[in-house]
Amino acid sequence: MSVLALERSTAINAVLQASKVCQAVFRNLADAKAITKKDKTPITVADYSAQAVINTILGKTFPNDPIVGEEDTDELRGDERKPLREKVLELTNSILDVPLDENKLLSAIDRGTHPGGIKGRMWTLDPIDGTKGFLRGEQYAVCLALIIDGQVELGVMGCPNLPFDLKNKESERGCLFVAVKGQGAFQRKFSSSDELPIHFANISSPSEATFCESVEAGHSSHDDAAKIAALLEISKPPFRVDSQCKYCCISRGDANIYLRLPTNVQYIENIWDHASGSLLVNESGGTISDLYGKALDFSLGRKLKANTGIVASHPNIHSQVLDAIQQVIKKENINN
Ligand SMILES: Nc1ncnc2c1ncn2[C@@H]1O[C@H](COP(=O)(O)O)[C@@H](O)[C@H]1OP(=O)(O)O
Ligand SMILES: [Mg+2]
Ligand SMILES: [Mg+2]
Ligand SMILES: [Mg+2]
Repeated sequence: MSVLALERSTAINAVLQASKVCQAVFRNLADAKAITKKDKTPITVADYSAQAVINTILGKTFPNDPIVGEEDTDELRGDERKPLREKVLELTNSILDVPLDENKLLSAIDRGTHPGGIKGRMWTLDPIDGTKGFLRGEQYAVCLALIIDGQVELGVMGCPNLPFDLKNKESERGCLFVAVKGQGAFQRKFSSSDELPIHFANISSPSEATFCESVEAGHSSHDDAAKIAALLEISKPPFRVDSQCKYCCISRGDANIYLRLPTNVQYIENIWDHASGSLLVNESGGTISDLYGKALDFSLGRKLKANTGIVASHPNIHSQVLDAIQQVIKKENINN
């Protein structure tokens, strides 16, 4: 049996089950009223339920593994939230073999409150990455990774709305991506367990590249990306797509560069937003770093405290992309 085989199959099953939760809500998006969390970002019944499903499945096979998950139950408790809680419970129990009661539901979600750190095994989970994309009816991803002693060893991403072949409009939607350190990166359809290896597209000059960025200009600076693209003589328009689907797209050759350029110095990236994607990039032949060329450090708690922004690209062009980023950042620092 290959290394982490049980973790791999359990994570794939968990992500597929959580993706079913998201797809059910997505089919009736008008009913999926979002509430706003303390950090002013939206959350829906699907985010809570997907976290409950994954944490329950992981808890059965790996009862001692802690989970660093995005969501907690702070805003799901109290009389005022009873109707939302009941919806989350109903949705969760429509997927799980053994139904949960309300207390078990809340404690399943709160298994995700681990603080992270450098020691031992831990999972990190984003039950819906790109909740804004989900609410717009566009792209989103269910993202799960296993971190051991600060290193990402396994990453699984479910993209329920992503076409298997982006160039073919009729292509089936629903792709799952999986990578284990040292074992390569793969894509499969939700509807079939056949896995196909994926690779970064070969590229020799940044000028040939298509770059990915957020749809939301508040998450990544479109202005800075345009300046960087101009310096690199990139002529193709940006490929804007929500969520960690960007990592999946570059890893299978749909685009060549992923830029995540801070819009606000106070924002520090979360580990669950980049753990699975960073391994997918590395295992499909890409390079990933922060804007200063520093490796992403997943060992410092729930956030990437030592890193600023993200850039992923083919190793042939990574240093040129970093140089262009430095030029734009330096200019801004001088002007501010
Ligand atoms: N101010 C922000 N800056 C950068 N990323 C953000 C910000 N607010 C939320 N996010 C996160 O951005 C990611 C999706 O954005 P994008 O589609 O731009 O890549 C998500 O991880 C989202 O969290 P969430 O998981 O809650 O959706
Ligand atoms: Mg969120
Ligand atoms: Mg996220
Ligand atoms: Mg999320």
